[in-house]
Amino acid sequence: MEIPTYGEGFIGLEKQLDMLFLVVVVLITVHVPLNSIEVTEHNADFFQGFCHERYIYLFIYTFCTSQIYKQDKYRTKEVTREQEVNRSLIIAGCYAKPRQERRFPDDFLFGTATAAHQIEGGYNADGKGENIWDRMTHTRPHVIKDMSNGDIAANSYYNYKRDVEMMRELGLDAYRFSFSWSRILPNPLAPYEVNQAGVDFYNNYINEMVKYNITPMATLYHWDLPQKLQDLGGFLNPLFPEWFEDYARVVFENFGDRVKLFLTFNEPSEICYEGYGWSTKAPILNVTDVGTYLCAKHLVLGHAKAYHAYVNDFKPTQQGQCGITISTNWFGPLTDSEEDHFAAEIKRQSNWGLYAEPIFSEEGGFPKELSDIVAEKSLEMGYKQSRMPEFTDEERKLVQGSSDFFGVNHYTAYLVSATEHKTFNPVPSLFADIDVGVYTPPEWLSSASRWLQLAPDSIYNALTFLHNKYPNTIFYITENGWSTTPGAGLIDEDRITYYRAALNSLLDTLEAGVNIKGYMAWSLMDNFEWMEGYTELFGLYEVDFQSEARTRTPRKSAFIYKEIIKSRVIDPNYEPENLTMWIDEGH
Ligand SMILES: C[C@H]1O[C@@H](Oc2ccc([N+](=O)[O-])cc2)[C@H](O)[C@@H](O)[C@H]1O
Repeated sequence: MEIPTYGEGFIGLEKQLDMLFLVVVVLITVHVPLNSIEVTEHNADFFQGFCHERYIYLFIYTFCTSQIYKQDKYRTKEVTREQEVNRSLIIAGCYAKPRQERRFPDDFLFGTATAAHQIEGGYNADGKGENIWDRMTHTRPHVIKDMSNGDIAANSYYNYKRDVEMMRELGLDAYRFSFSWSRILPNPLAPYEVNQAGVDFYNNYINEMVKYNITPMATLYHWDLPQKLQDLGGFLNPLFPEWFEDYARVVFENFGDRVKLFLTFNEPSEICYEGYGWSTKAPILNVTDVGTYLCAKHLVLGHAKAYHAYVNDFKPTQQGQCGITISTNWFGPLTDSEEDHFAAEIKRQSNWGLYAEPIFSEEGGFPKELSDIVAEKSLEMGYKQSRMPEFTDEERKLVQGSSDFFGVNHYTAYLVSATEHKTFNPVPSLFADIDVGVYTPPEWLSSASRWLQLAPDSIYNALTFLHNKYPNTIFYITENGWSTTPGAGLIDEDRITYYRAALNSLLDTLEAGVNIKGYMAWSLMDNFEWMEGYTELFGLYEVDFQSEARTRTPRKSAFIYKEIIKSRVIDPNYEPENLTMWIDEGH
């Protein structure tokens, strides 16, 4: 989509027409001295009619001018914060085209998402084992922006009833959360030694949701690897797929009678690239080498083994579904050149194709063009073979089709160039392999997170692309949300703007025939935002991290989301009367 420049293009033409119309109306209703025109037998009827109608003209004039002047574009030449928001909205296509009449299906699942390490706290409570984030934040606190950690976080280990109460306040259909592997299996190499207190905690949490008809959607792994497994190499150990299957079986066995939507992994790209390649997230190994691709292979195999364990041994009785969540932001070409189109494709392959292609494509295996590039670059660097491992035929078959649905974490978009906006990348690394530049237009509304902007039509672009690539796939949006800074308060207009634009884009996508069953807003409440600590907040509910109780208070966006869930409609003008929350009947 071409981005219209503010004050130019169609907006400029519109402005000119508005002004012409305004001048004509002013002339007719104000400046023409009707009474001084001589009325003759030839024009009497005309003036008689006109005089009656001029009150109507006056009304039309007043109404039109008030509407015109309401638009920020005529108020000032300076770009205010409000104009910036409107500009993003115009670009996002929801200001220009009000779409109040469009509805989400009644059976569409609206929810929110969280992850164990980001909200639970209780880091060593009741027998929980240490995970890689506990180890990293305790031994190297300076790597976290505010030197904080997840020891207490939002204290959901003790506050889970309040969490479910918040879900009821919002009227959620579903809630996505994750299990902490080391809380359930403190000794993960002995999968029969289950920590009963950990299992009890999740049982209580799930039972509380089910009691109020809230569908649990559970992620088995959201980045908090047991440290004992990391000590053995973590995802780089070829035994990883077996460890993960053992753990998955414990989860299915204990919770599958009530949980019907399972996700194996959250965001493989962040696990492998950031954890084992670039090393910008735990376990921070200080290697930028072969880790990404090796991790990708073991992760995908672990996913497939868990999936087949579910399908063969649990699904027949439990009747649920098992999928995976992949971070799929949109990467479009910066220009229409062939090179930029190819650069965008390679970026997509390295960012999510690496994990989606082996599971969802007909061919199976890692993406072809990316494999070729990595093989070529590896040989150029003097490696004996490609740094990207291959799947055996047996492995390829095991992985292909091993998902009942595709979980999409979607936040933003980027424009990709073959030549421009390149940054330094250590060699060898995935970024150096693909060697493309990534750009974010400055007019896109910015959040508190460096990587997160409100990009036009990004859900539509990403999901229609995935739908065309993997036809007949069922999708869930498993994360989508907006960050603000601490102290920004409860009136979070930018978050509201973002959610409305995202949900409008989602409606476009549904209308295009993409099978999306649900949407989970990130996040129910503020939480430990990994390397950023508590400096970037994504919650519909604010959490007071200074209070012992970790008090939760709804932001304005919580009321807007509640109204959308209830009405199934995005009303751009809805305003809550006040910020007092309540639980609707029947929830
Ligand atoms: C805010 C949530 O982010 C999720 O992870 C990411 C990481 C990076 C991007 N990105 O576009 O660069 C998007 C999402 C994560 O799954 C969740 O836990 C939250 O931290």
